[in-house]
Amino acid sequence: MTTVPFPAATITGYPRIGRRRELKKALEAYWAGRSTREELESAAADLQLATYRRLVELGLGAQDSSLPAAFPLYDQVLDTTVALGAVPSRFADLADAEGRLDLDASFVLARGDAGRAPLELTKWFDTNYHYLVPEIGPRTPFRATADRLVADVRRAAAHGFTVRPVLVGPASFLLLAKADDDAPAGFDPLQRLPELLPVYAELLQELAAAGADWVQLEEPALVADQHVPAEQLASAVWDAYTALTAVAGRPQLFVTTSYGSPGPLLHPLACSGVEALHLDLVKGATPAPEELEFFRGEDSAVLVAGAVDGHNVWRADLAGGLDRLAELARGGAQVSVASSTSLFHVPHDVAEETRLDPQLRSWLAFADQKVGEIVTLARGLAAGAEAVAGQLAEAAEARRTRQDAAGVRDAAVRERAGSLTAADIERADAAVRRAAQEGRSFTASGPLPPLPTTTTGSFPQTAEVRAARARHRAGALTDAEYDAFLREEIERVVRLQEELGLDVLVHGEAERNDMVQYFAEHLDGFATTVHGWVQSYGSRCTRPSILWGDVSRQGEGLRGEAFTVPWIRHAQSLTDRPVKGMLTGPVTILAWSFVRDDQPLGETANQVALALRDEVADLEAAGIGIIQVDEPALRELLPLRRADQPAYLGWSVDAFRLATSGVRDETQIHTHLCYSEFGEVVGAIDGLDADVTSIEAARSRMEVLTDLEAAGFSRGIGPGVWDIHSPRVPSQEEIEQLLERALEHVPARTLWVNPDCGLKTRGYEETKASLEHLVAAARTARERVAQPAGRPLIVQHGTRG
Ligand SMILES: CN1c2c(nc(N)[nH]c2=O)NC[C@@H]1CNc1ccc(C(=O)N[C@@H](CCC(=O)N[C@@H](CCC(=O)N[C@@H](CCC(=O)O)C(=O)O)C(=O)O)C(=O)O)cc1
Ligand SMILES: N[C@@H](CCS)C(=O)O
Ligand SMILES: [Zn+2]
Repeated sequence: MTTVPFPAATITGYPRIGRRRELKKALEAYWAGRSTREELESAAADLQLATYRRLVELGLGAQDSSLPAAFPLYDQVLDTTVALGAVPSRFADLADAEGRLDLDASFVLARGDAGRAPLELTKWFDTNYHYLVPEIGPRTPFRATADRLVADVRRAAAHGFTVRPVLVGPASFLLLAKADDDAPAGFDPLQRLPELLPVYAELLQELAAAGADWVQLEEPALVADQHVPAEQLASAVWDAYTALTAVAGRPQLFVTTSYGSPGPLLHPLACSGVEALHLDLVKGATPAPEELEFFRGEDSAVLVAGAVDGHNVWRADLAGGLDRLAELARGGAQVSVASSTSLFHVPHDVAEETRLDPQLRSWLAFADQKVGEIVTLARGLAAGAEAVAGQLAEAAEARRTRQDAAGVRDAAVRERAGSLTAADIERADAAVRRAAQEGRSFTASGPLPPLPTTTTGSFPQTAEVRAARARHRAGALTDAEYDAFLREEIERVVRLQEELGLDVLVHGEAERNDMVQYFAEHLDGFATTVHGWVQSYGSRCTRPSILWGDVSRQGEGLRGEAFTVPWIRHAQSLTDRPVKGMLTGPVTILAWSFVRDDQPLGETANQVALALRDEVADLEAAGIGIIQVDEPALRELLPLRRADQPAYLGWSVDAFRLATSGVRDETQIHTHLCYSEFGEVVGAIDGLDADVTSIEAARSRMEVLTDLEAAGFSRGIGPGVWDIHSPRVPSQEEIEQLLERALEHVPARTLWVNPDCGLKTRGYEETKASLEHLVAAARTARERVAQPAGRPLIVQHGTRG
């Protein structure tokens, strides 16, 4: 092994979608058959090289391994699955004779094909990124497939860059995996760790031979409480890394632990012989003096201090950061400076945001600015604070102006939020409300049938809808023309739902670019960006809004003006059937925005909730009887350590209740949560006190209902019967079967029929076909429920053996 020092400044990753979303465009063109594989590969290679050039321009070294080679085309976990040859059994036919998956095969794992669902997509720690879950069973093959990684290293070298390849580390890979369908009960993918290590060893050797001096192994799963006890995990980590550090001809190893603290796993990680260990000093703790011992001495690991926040956009407190780093160095550690997480959670460059208020812009740091901060901190650490005095002073001034700026603190908003009482989050008892709601006709069309059908809100965001919005933004469409366009679109969607025979309609959300950004555009205290795209999964991106000040609805007075009511009222005016009001909940608005870091999140949540409460009240006053408040991100923000979860669930549930509890008993509040791992949050979902909850359930074939049943959940529930994440159209029979399963756990009286999530990413063809099947299946199920003797399949609640 050659010994090349770890660079003084580095990042653990950089946005890979491209400054103008070049990768998204290249991928989507390829998938649509509009470009060749060579064109896709060439666009991706250009992006890699442009990234290296930019990072060097920003102050990172070209040849000291400070540049991470982390350029997955779809997802980093998928790339590690491919590199390990861990081909799930249901995709075995896609592998070549040596058991390898090529790029096209990997896209089938990511996106599915006609007969096959893709790998499950799940949120990545407490972020809005989603990874593809590896499926591991006792017989899943493992085989080193280093060709793409090696090609990246060689391409970079040919252009003068010595880069650092990145892989998900062995412990996290298996902890992030799920047991495949062939695995026996009780099988845990972690059992395969000993068999996986030789494959990592081979990959490391191949990368060293290709010229990599350092390889980065990401171990974020080690900062979260896991299903295995900490001692067992500690010995697995020790075994894994002592084995890898014993590999002959390997590169030096840099292990990262983003999104929190490794806690008791710090010891085995730091002392296993790896040459550098990253700690997230933003979300995690600074090592205690006794932990600093692990980093003392010549043969110890370099402490790579993740001092600059990779997951939020505020300019760093450089002086404070430098003091902390100097303290670590004085404690005897050899310290390098890095980002706390990969920078792919933040947009490329704040300089692109020329439409942002210049003062707000001066408070912000996107990926490029963060690289600059890291380089400054590393210089300050090496040469003393005076060497970077100018940068420290500028950063301090930005923080000072932010503290004192108008709008950051709004006395009226604060007074309102400060005078809340317990009564503001209470509604009448759920049973009382249910009686009031069952007794009412939501519209002229009469009471709802049993097993009412509905959708979760959005209808396909067609190219025409997006183009109209883009033309409106560019001034090519007047406000009146855009408004007329949207009203027609709403009418089309309403008529379609009537034709399909849905019971509770939606307006389709055509006016919304995104379910959070749209709200941010109508609330004071938020700013939005033009180019601030961040990857959410695959080629799909969002532009997280920036929540910088106190929040209320825009417009005159403290309550401001309603902004969703005109659309919903228009939709309702077109039909006799009830149209749902459609709002995004406070927790989701926070989770998918960059939030202020100068006050507890719970305080910010209450301000957002109060603004939504005003909107809910205005919807009710406009005659809307059913109001849905989506909280798909409720689970996303759940702290990674169990000890921190109750406090979070307390304020987040209260914020939802604050938004929704100002209505009459007969107004039905719905919520929508599009994830299926309910276990940990089932109590909180009950605590939301919504009358009806729609959840993702199709992929897990209603498994989620067992959690709800076990928790005694008795409110209205709409387990998704159509997995909208792929273009596949579910058959009527398949949906009927799912409903039969659902009825084994849920009484017919509380069951709703709906897809897993919104239809905005789907096309109309599959939407129409799937909804036809959904409505027909609901009708069949209704008939069976009405005649229980005719079909033994309908089992009364609680009587299942
Ligand atoms: C439900 N999910 C959401 C998450 N986070 C959000 N913030 N929003 C969500 O809905 N997280 C979890 C899940 C799954 N995640 C996603 C994330 C992103 C998408 C998605 O479909 N993204 C779209 C972009 C959506 C958007 O903002 N559209 C805008 C701008 C569209 C655009 O690119 N315009 C072009 C010009 C358009 C033209 O000429 O046709 C431009 O500006 O250059 C809009 O519609 O106005 C994506 O394409 O990535 C889904 C689920
Ligand atoms: N109402 C939103 C929820 C997405 S999670 C939609 O249907 O798109
Ligand atoms: Zn959803």
